[in-house]
Amino acid sequence: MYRLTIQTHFAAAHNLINYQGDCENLHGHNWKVEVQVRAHQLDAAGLGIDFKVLKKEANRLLDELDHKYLNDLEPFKDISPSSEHICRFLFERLSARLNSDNVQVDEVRVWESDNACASYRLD
Ligand SMILES: Nc1nc2c(c(=O)[nH]1)N=C([C@H](O)[C@H](O)COP(=O)(O)OP(=O)(O)OP(=O)(O)O)CN2
Ligand SMILES: [Zn+2]
Repeated sequence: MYRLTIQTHFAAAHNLINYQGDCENLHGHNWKVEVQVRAHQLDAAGLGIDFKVLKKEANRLLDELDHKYLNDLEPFKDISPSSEHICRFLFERLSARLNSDNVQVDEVRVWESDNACASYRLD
């Protein structure tokens, strides 16, 4: 089994809901996103899946969030746009796009700052 990871990023505004503290107020982050996949077999070029494909699919999805107010977007209409909910949303959407017999999305990590990260995976 091979594990491959790409990093990308997006910038957006949000405010946590049902939260008491300064994060209930409008503010923004430059989120770093890590997408990790498992690959069972390698192709003739020795790749589980091309990093370019992973980055392209991740960035296509992140374009929906980039420079947006997350609370206004459909996935976060009824749930707080916390890093936990963001990484679960990304995991589910990327799994639908990328999963195949050979490749499965393993984990998505979302870094809200240099020292705070949430991740989501199926156990
Ligand atoms: N488990 C989570 N905790 C918090 C989340 C989250 O998504 N999951 N989000 C926030 C807020 O978004 C907030 O913007 C982050 O606050 P904080 O960690 O305090 O960020 P700072 O940059 O202010 O960190 P300092 O190290 O204190 O400067 C809060 N919690
Ligand atoms: Zn925040």
